[in-house]
Amino acid sequence: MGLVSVVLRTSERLTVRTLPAPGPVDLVGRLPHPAALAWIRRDSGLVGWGEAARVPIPGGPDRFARARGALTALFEGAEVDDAVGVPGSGPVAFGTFGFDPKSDDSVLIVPRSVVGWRDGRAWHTVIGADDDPMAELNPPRQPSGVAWRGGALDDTGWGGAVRTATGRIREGELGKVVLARDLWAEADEPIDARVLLRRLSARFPDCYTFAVDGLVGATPELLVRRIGGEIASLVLAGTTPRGADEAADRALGEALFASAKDRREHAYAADMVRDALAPLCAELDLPAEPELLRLANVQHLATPVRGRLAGERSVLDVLEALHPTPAVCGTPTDAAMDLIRELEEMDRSRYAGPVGWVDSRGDGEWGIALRCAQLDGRRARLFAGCGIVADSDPAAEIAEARAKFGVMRTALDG
Ligand SMILES: C=C(O[C@@H]1C=C(C(=O)O)C=C[C@H]1O)C(=O)O
Repeated sequence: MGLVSVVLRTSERLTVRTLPAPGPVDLVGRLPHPAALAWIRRDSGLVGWGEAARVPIPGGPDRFARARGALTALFEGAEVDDAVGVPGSGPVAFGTFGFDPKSDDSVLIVPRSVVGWRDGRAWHTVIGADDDPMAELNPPRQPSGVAWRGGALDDTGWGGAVRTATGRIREGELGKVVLARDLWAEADEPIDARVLLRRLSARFPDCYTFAVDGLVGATPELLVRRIGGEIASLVLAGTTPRGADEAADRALGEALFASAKDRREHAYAADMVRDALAPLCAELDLPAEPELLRLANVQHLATPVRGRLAGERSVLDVLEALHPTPAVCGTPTDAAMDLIRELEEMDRSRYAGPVGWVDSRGDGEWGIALRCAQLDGRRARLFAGCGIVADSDPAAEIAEARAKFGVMRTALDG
């Protein structure tokens, strides 16, 4: 575990105090400054600010184990007074992992302050003796003058990559690959994550709206929630637009459900998640048929998964078993990862990697970082990808990626 260095921003060890707080809580409204940490769904979740500790995780095949080791040491050494005792109370870390196992962009952040709100209970955790020097409320400002420019590949280039991928699939090299592309926005002033969180959580209440180290988005895809021994996941793959009216919407949903191409795309992901979780679980429940998930911008085929873990495993152990699923990489994993590196002509960084939070019990919730952008001052880099199988059509995939970019585009354009 020698390679992981923990940067402590307060004293030698963490001192942590959690107290009940009055609810309900407007989580986004509690964030005092733009360096926001957040995980919100239907008004519930956790927000954090300040940094009591920062744990950069270098790339490598054992990065999840290293992350868990570093965090266990940090939390075991902490002095904790937790008067609430629910998942997410006491010390927590928010995290984002790079998509590629070789990525050095993964980081865990232990905030100085956390506010949680779930099932009618609210709490506030303060880490470190001194107050966060930046905690004074600084009101969010809307992005203005947002200008857009293309990413690594234009439509022709990316459509060509899709065509190359379908060719390789037909030759039998692999069954499915997910190809992504990027898009850039630049505003007049630094972009404030809190404005985006507000807009995303209002438009996508069923998604997980997140912010970790400038990575901001609203993902529909739950990689894993672990609360005690219970785990849950929501596998998504297979996408169609929303219709202009109820009849058109229903027809599109039914066509998606009946499409052999989309069912195959979905089955690759659901089968892998079942195979990855089975060895970790005493019980595992995965329906044989997917259901339809309707979001404001698109509809997806969805398989909800529930399980009971066998033995003591942190949510980070489950991430290790699951990432990367064929919903964002492909089948077989190694061939798909190689083809992604070859064809995308860009670094995905944290896009399509796990994003979420973990507490000292090993409970936590992690999504796949989709429908997101990495903020860097005045700039934002957006990402979108699509599952490609033998009979995928480049024009349809370009349209699907555009719809997926739409989530962050509208959040930035307002
Ligand atoms: C890769 C993305 O989404 C994933 C790919 C999907 C598909 O190909 O149908 C559907 C949902 C997600 O699992 C993305 O949003 O960028």
